[in-house]
Amino acid sequence: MDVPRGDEATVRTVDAPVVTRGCSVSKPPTRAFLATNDRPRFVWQTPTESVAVRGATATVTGDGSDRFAEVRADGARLLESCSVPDGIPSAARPRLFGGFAFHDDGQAGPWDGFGDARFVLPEVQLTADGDDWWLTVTAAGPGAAEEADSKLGVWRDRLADETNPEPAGPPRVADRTRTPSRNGWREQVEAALQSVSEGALEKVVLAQAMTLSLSNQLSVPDALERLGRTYPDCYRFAFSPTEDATFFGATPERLVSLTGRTVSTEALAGSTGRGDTPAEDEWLATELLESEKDRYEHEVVADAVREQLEPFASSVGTGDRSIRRLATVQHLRTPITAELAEDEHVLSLVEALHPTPAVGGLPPDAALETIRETETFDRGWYAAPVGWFDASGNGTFAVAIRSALARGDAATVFAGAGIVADSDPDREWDEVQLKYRPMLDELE
Ligand SMILES: C=C(O[C@H]1C=CC=C(C(=O)O)[C@@H]1O)C(=O)O
Repeated sequence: MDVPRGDEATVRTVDAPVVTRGCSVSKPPTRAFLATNDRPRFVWQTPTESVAVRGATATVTGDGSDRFAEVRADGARLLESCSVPDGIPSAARPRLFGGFAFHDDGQAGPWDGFGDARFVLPEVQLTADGDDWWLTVTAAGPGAAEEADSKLGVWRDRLADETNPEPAGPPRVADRTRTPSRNGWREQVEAALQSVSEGALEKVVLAQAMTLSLSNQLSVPDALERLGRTYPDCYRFAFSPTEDATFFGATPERLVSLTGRTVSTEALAGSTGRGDTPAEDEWLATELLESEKDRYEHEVVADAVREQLEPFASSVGTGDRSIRRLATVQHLRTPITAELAEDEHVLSLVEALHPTPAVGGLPPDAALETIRETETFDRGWYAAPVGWFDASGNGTFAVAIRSALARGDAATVFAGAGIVADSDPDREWDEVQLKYRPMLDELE
């Protein structure tokens, strides 16, 4: 059996059991737990739960357009092989954490180590379920039970002894490069508008990248803690597959959650800024709700999400369109729910939904082609699904926007905007600058 110790290799098949052990712990020093070069590391924080992972007992990967199916099959087999003692609450039971690349084809240099899909079975996991904290460990191969028992004891003691380090501030930026330039962006948006006027496209989401050279070392655990204060309602995530690379973000957009047969998702598209006063905020929100261009840009997403869910569902429901107000930007949001006709794996829904026209466009193939031909940087995992799934096929995936890739002393921040018939290149430029803010504020 090919099961890596710690952070090593990748398993595509697992034919020996994985042993899980867990215990409740008092609130652990999570930043200390994460402030290490051990990899992989994974963090997942939502309003209701917080997970921090160090090391992998097994890693599941997938390639190209088969990446969703490969991870689903290998992941299900791996999770099935995990023996879990009674008494471990569901939040602390084995799950696979990871994500996918945006495009089907291979990832370029800056994304080395991420691959087209990468999920880890945590070696050591801290989970907060409400106010209760759990420590879970896993081990595989000969002697797994003894190894898991011993790891649990070692980590319980270590967590009790350690304290969080003094928080470091943002690393500060020495230099920055924008891709594309402002003029380049205008040309790109105008070319997309030309395709829209010719009927080849209805909508395309074009993105920008800003690469920053950092003056000091970035502490991702500290950045996440600050993001938790500014964006408590967002999905905050970080994944470090290798020692020097971390993809992290605070995204407001859920791709999909599946619990049993109940699906929760949303359309999130159409944006405006925040006002300086509550009255200005309201005015901007009303303008956004009434803007025909933004409503169209939004409805294209809601329609596509419903259409992708319909083949799986016995019913699909749509809530009211409203404003999702974040620290730097406001969006149109429509909640969408569905009941599945049969049991499904959350990754089947992820595969069907990704990319929604909130990050891709319509028609999907023409939009993806336009993105590939237009953007001169690699999206990598930006705007792609990141999250977790469990042995029952339940899970939650967010869309990895409002995100950055940090590698060594550089970081690249990504943001995009939906281009439809009435888009104005300069307004879309300004909107992208607003969407950079969550990550830039952590770096500048
Ligand atoms: C593609 C991004 O945002 C999407 C999500 C919300 C609103 C969007 C918009 O109004 O264009 C985008 O579709 C991004 O933040 O990089």
